Amino acid sequence: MPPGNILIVDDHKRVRISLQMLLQDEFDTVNVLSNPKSLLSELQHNSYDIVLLDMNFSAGVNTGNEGLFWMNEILKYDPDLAVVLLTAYGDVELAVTAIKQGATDFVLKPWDNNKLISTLKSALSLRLSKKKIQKLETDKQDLTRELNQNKSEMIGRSSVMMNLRKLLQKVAITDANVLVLGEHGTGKELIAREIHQQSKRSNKPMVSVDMGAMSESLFESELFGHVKGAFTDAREDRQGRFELASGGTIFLDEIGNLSLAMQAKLLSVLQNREVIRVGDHQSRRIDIRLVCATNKNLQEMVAEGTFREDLLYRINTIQVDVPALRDRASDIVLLAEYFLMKYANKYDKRPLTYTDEVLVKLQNYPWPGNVRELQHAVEKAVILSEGDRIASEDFLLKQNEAQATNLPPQSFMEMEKQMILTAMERHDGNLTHMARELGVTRPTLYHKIKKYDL
Ligand SMILES: Nc1ncnc2c1ncn2[C@@H]1O[C@H](COP(=O)(O)OP(=O)(O)OP(=O)(O)O)[C@@H](O)[C@H]1O
Repeated sequence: MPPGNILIVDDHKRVRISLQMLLQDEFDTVNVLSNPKSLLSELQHNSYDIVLLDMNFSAGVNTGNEGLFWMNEILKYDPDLAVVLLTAYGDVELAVTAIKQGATDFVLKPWDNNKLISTLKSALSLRLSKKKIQKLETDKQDLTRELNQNKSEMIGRSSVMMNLRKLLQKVAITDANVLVLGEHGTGKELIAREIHQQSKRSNKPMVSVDMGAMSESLFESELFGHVKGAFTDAREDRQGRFELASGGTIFLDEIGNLSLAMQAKLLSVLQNREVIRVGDHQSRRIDIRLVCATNKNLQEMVAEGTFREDLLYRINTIQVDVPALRDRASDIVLLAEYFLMKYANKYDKRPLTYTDEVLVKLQNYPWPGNVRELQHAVEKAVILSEGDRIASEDFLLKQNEAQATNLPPQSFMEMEKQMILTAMERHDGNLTHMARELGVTRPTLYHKIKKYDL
């Protein structure tokens, strides 16, 4: 145990000297104070772990009230400081009152040296574990704040993304269970985070669990926790993810990968809204908002008998379908520009722009890995780029884009014209709506319509 700092407060010089001599080999710092009136300023100027406080100060008045008064002042200043009281024989009742009011322990005068040292050491160890808990608590709050601040913006102005945003706004403020469906890399986790951030639980954590990576043997202990000794490696009690998410949101990713046995256990927890840690008997209530995601077709899995229908109905109060990137082609350029800005900043390569040829290439590519693939492709291109333009050869795409889409290669102007025509049709020629979808300003759009004579 690291030696701590101790402050002795006693008005008898003899007591102070003998205590200081006894304790200075045991603790880091041993300071003394004869008058408790300067106690608070002493605490403000030096950092202490324990105050060894006499109960009686004014000569002849042995009510102990001075001791109680000063003890309360110390605890008001720092509730986690260990206060050990020195009491005269016969003051035990008073010492018990003091303990009820927050003292850590008491020692009777005349004291036994070994007993005094061991009492102070236990007080120190209590103080240190309280400090550790306090630090963990602050770390947890900082982490939650950081995670919640780290909101990666959801980019997309295509009409599907605009509708999706509206849906999220409506759903987020409720506590409804949400099932997010979409291909890999479409932004399902980002959407879960968005729901959490817009919810009334946003000041509590969102805990993500990748069910795809969860083995049958770890499932229960990871999700529901365990008690010490529940199995060979369970060296201490541990909270599961459900308990960790308490007050916040739990995000169960890849829910379609759970075996039927794991589905049954999960369903029972969701129905009862309580968990039992592995090896425990006591059930604990959980207060969580549930968001699940998968790229699997759960309805089909239900029909095949590989996903429980009752679990599906429990998790999909609201279903959010995230479109593949190729089905919202108008977002490709917007996302590509967004990632370009992000990585040009990160790799100190500003200003960087795309050549028109690159933009055509990106829009012709089917993006089987969706937004994640685009993000990685842009990051690599930024790293490989030379000068201030990103050229076509900087993009290393997995598939040959023209071959993958079976589309004849188009010129950038033809594609742009086509996109404007599609938007025009969709929005009945409403320039404001079209500009929003295409991610350009109204005057730019107007200029392009004139240019292409549309
Ligand atoms: N609309 C978007 N705007 C900005 N970034 C996005 C968007 N959609 C996805 N991303 C980014 O793409 C990456 C992949 O997104 P995310 O992890 O949310 O996808 P996912 O659907 O959960 O993937 P998986 O199914 O593989 O778990 C992340 O870095 C995310 O920030």
